[in-house]
Amino acid sequence: MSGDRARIEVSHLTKRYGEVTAVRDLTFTVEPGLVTGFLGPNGAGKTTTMRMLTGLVSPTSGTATIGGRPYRRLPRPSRTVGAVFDASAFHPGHTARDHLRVYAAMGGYPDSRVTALLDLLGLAEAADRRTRGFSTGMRQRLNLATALLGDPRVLLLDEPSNGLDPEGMRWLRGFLRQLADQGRTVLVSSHVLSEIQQLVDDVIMIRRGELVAAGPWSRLAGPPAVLVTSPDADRLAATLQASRPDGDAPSVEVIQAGRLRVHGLDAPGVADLAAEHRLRVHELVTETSSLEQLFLHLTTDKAATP
Ligand SMILES: Nc1ncnc2c1ncn2[C@@H]1O[C@H](COP(=O)(O)OP(=O)(O)OP(=O)(O)O)[C@@H](O)[C@H]1O
Repeated sequence: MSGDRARIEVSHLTKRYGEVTAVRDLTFTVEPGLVTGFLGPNGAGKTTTMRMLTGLVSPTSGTATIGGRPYRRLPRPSRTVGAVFDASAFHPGHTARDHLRVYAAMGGYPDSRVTALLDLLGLAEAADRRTRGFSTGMRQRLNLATALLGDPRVLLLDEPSNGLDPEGMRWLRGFLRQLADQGRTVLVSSHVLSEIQQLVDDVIMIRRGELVAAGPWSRLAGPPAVLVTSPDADRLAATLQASRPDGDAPSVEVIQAGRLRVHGLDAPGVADLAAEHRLRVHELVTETSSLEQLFLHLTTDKAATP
C-alpha cells in the first residue's frame, strides 16, 4: 500500500457556521501504518474536520486532502476512504446482511464481499438478524464492515469506542492494529482520552477548533512519574540513583522531607528496589501523564468548549 496515497494532510483548515468557528486554521498530518487518535472535548471540531475530509462539509478556507487530493477529486472515493460517523444509522427492520448489501450495491461491490466482511467483523452468526436488536458493539462492527466494503486505504472513525464494553474495546484495539499493520491510515476520534490511550500510536489534540498538541503518544505523554512517601526517603533516593549506570539511572526530585518524585522507573520497580534494600515505603502513586493533565485541563476549562 503506497504511503503517499494514504496520507491525510490538513492545512490551514477553517470552517465557520455564521458566528461559530467550528475549525480554526487547523494543520496536521496523519501517517499510514499507524492508528492516530483525534482527541478533543465535546464541540471541539472533530466531526466537522472529519466531515471536511470526506467532502460532506466544504471548508471556509484551507485544504483537507487524502493522498494529495480532496475527497471529491478521488477517482473512486469509497475505494480510498471508509468513514464511520453514526453508530445508529441503520434501518431497524434490515438485517446486517441487508444493510451491507444496500451499500455494496451502491458501491458496485459483489455479494461475496458482504459475506467476507460479516465473517471478518465477527458478525456471521448475527448476519440475518434485524439490526433493531443489535448491541452498541454489534452496531460498531457493522459500521466498520460498511466502511471496509471498498477495501479502503484510509479509515476515518468518529467515536468508534463509544459505548463499548472492555471486551469490545479489546477487540477494537486488535482490529484497528491489524488495519494499520496492513499499511492503512486509521484516524479515530474521541472525547475520552482513557478510551483511546491504549488504541493509538499518534495523537492530534484540538480545542475550540484549534490544534493543541500533535505527535507520537509516547513522546507527548512522557513516562509518568512516581510519587513516593518513605521514612527512608534519603537512602531510597541514593539507592535509586545508584541502581543503574550514570545517565540511565532514575532521576529523583525531593518534594519535601520524606516525599520523592521519581522519573524513569515505574511503581513496581521502585517498590522492588526498596524491598531489596530493606527500605520502608508508605505510599506509591503513579502520577497522571502530562498529556492526561493537559486533556483534563481542556475538558474542565469552561473556556475550552464553544
Ligand atoms: N451544521 C452546523 N451548524 C452550526 N454549527 C455547527 C454545525 N456543525 C457543528 N457546529 C458547531 O461547531 C462546533 C464543533 O462541532 P463538532 O461536532 O465538529 O465538534 P466535535 O468535536 O465533533 O464534538 P463532539 O465530541 O461533541 O461530537 C460546535 O460548536 C458545534 O455546535
